[in-house]
Amino acid sequence: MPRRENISMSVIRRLPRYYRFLTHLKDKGVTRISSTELSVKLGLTASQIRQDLNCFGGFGQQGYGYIVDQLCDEIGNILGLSSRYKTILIGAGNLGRAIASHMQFEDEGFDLIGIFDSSPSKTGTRINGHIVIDTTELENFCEKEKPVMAILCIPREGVQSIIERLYGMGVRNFWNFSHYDISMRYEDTVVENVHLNDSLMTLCYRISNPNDK
Ligand SMILES: NC(=O)c1ccc[n+]([C@@H]2O[C@H](COP(=O)([O-])OP(=O)(O)OC[C@H]3O[C@@H](n4cnc5c(N)ncnc54)[C@H](O)[C@@H]3O)[C@@H](O)[C@H]2O)c1
Repeated sequence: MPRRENISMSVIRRLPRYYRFLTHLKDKGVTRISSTELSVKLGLTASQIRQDLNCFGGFGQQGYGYIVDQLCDEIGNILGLSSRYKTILIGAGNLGRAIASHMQFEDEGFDLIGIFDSSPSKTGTRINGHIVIDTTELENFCEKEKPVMAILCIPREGVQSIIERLYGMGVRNFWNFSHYDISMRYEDTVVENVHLNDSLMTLCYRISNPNDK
């Protein structure tokens, strides 16, 4: 597949949406979709979708549109969804428990291999088949299992010291739910910060400014 270098993050951030929508179409038995139909359903212009997909070689045919399962597979490959990145989760509180219980990690390229917490009230409890491990065991576990990604669901006060420990054990990738900016401190890390509040504030703005598209 021909790939361009330096694909912008805004293109990358639209790919999961394409993938999700195409998977839905595939599940409904739709085999083919025109770029116009796709654009209407996704609320994007057809030219935007073409431009995005052209970054990876383009997959449609003029006058025919896209073959749904083929495009879905191609986008899944671009996203690397068949990867198996070993993942640990830190913080087995309300958020960590919800994420560990409800996310389909294996569909998105990740294997959840361990859940950690520092509180005796959480260690030893079971979440989705995993027994919560005391964070004092982190080094031993990482040395043996070599996780590459950590999901952070702890309050911000504890994050810096946990990151330093994880970084020292070779973990460079973080799905960060704590309100703490990791990427400012370590340049060779890949961090996805997730702030549900940002989405809510955006919604608030859009409700009060309905004419802004
Ligand atoms: N990004 C978002 O959209 C979002 C949404 C909700 C909550 N949060 C944040 O996520 C954090 C967790 O939220 P919650 O509702 O699950 O809280 P919670 O209090 O239910 O759970 C926090 C858990 O982290 C554990 N913990 C604390 N410090 C630790 C450390 N240093 N090492 C290991 N475990 C540690 C606690 O024992 C507890 O089990 C909060 O700081 C909250 O602000 C972010």
